Amino acid sequence: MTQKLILASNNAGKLKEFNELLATVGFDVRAQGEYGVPEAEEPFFTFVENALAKARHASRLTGLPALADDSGVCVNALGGAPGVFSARYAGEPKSDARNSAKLIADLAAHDDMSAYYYCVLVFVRHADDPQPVIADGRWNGIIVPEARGEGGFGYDPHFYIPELGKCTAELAPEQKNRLSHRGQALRALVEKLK
Ligand SMILES: O=c1nc[nH]c2c1ncn2[C@H]1C[C@H](O)[C@@H](COP(=O)(O)OP(=O)(O)OP(=O)(O)O)O1
Ligand SMILES: [Mg+2]
Repeated sequence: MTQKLILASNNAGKLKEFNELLATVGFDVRAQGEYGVPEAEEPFFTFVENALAKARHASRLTGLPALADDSGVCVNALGGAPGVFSARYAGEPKSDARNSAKLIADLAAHDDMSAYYYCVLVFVRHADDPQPVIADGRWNGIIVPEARGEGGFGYDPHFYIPELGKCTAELAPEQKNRLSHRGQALRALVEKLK
């Protein structure tokens, strides 16, 4: 019987990417929503603390190993904002469109559009696991005011990769997964689990 693994996220964009990225890994991957797990609190000011809180929450409520992702876009001219607050940058309820609009407005008076996506993954074998497995990944880009592309989620229509001449919403899923902060972090995590 394959080991079940709970993805401790309710974000459909992330879940899709994890299903693609984990397709070849020997886990039976299930979203926490399938088990009725509600969103965890994310009260902390660091990605790693929020990811650990999400992983423990999902594992506690399901009794299964869990993998959580805390991620965001960090903009240099804004001192790293929205960063750990990316999901709720424009307030509640969470909205990718309003978050992107606020980011573009906040950058209007700035010249430096450089930014990076950052992702921390935390895997716990059980809710009180004293040795969570942690990995991270970073992906550099430029924030552009005009939205481009239909793929991805979140800030992807505004996150431009100069080397590719495309926004990340214009990439095929495999290409995004090969390059992204999340893909990098997941491959690093899988190495640590070997
Ligand atoms: O590849 C990405 N492409 C575009 N945007 C991205 C990406 N990766 C993170 N992001 C943005 C989306 C959200 O504004 C925030 C994550 O916030 P974060 O709290 O980790 O996730 P969430 O609340 O959407 O779902 P959950 O906590 O249930 O996993 O960063
Ligand atoms: Mg969240």
